[in-house]
This record gives sequence, C-alpha cells and structure tokens, in this order.
Amino acid sequence: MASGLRIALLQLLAREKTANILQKAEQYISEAANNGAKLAILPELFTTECHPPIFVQKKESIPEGETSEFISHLAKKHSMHIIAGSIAEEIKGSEKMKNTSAVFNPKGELIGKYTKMHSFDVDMGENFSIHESDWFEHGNNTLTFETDECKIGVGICIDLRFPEVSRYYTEQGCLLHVYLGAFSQEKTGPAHWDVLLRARAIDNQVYVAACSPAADHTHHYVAWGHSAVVDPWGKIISQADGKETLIYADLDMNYLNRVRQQLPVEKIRRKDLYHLTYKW
Ligand SMILES: NC(=O)CC(=O)C(=O)O
Repeated sequence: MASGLRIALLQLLAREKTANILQKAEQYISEAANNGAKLAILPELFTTECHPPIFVQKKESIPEGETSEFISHLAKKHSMHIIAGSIAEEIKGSEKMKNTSAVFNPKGELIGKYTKMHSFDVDMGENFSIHESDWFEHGNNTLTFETDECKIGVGICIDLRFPEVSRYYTEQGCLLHVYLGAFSQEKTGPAHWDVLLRARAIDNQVYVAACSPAADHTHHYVAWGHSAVVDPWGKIISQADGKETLIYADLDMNYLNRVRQQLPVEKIRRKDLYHLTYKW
C-alpha cells in the first residue's frame, strides 16, 4: 500500500439549476486533479438542497441520471475516484426517494452505491422539526471500496452519530471514513459537527473526511458548511468556513500507523468481553 493520498472536498452551493451546480463541480474537480488529488468528495444532496419540494422536483436515477452520468465522465476524464455526494434517488413506482451516494472509479465505472442508513427524524422545537423518513426510504447496507492507498467507508450525515457504523468500517480495514453531511447552521452544526468528526477519528484511529453543502441563507434549511478532514489523532487538518470552496488534505498512512503503534487501542480492546454484531 502506498502511504499518501491527497483528497479534495467540494463544498458546493446548491443552485437552482443542476447544470450550474455540475459546471461548478467540473471546475473544482479539474482544479483538484491538476493539484494532484486522487479522490474528490461532493456533499450530501448537493443538487437539491435539503428541502422536500426541491428533492421531489429534482430527483434522479442512479447511474442513468444527469448527475451520475456527468460525475462518471469527470472521474474518467481526470482518472480519479469520486464520491458523488448524495442525490435524491428516484424509486420507480414510489412517491418516496432514497438519499443515495454513488462512487465512481478512475475509469468512470460505478463501483458502489450507499443509501443513508439512519433517518433524521427530529423535533427540536422553535420550528425545527424534520421528518426525513416521510420522504426517504432508509438504506440497510454499508459501502466500502479500495483505492491504491487505502480502503474507504462511506456514510451520510446522521450516520456520523452512530459509532457502530464507523466501528464496522474500521473492522473492515477502512483507514478513511467519509461522511457527506448537511448538519444545520441553526442547531446541530455548531454544537456537534466538529466534535463528532473528531470523536469518530479518535475512537477508530482513522482519517475522517466530511463534506457539507455551503451555507446559503436564502435556503429553507441552511447547511452548516465547515467541511473538514480530521487525522487519526483527532486533529482537524483542513476545514472550510460556510462559503462555497474547495479544500484539500494529504492523508499519510505512515502517520496513521504510528498513532496506532503508540496508542494501541486495538490490542487493549477487551474482545473477550464485548463485540458488535451487524445485520446488514
Ligand atoms: N441532516 C442530518 O442527517 C443530520 C443532522 O443534521 C444531524 O445533526 O445529525
């Protein structure tokens, strides 16, 4: 396994027209490829913003839809892996959709899909009630894929709150955990986003990358932004603010191994006393 991987996170603004969002994604991906990134990550629901009437209007098929086809073309053109954020995926014959991410390899081939496993069904008062399961069917599976540098596991937004998912990815050997997330600027972003990203990195001794849409105050739901990459020691090594931007991080697997040697939680873990069982 090679030791370094440059990744790029595209903190995109969900514009009205999908074509305009894809044009911005193309500009950033081309810049990232020229700067040596081998993996590009896009945000949760990046073509629709997090608002039900817009999901319904702009839902797409995967991989036949406009967004997947375009991202596949970019992956091939720039010979890189791309985690295509998530898309409101049409379910034929159903009113509901799936919040699904598609991953493309450097040949532009779809190598996996991941549908958000946990639903953000919350009631926090003060007009902050969201019942995602009214719109989206949840997924029941995980997604991992291999690159030359490391194995990667994918989750979406609220999945970050469940250490069980990241524990599974670690047991599968994933050294980078990627979350596509749109925490809210109003409530959970400032309170929980950085803490959860750092917690998942520390408890698994892995790199964690999380890509949010940019914050747009004209949107019904304002995403927190603050896309970030955290190293296996729990340090934030790259972070955006709320604006549309492209950020990078260089992941060093030798460093990850050193952290694991110096603080060998895997050896110390009492596997004779406890374990998780997974049903996916
Ligand atoms: N939007 C989500 O899925 C999760 C979220 O915002 C959170 O705070 O959790």
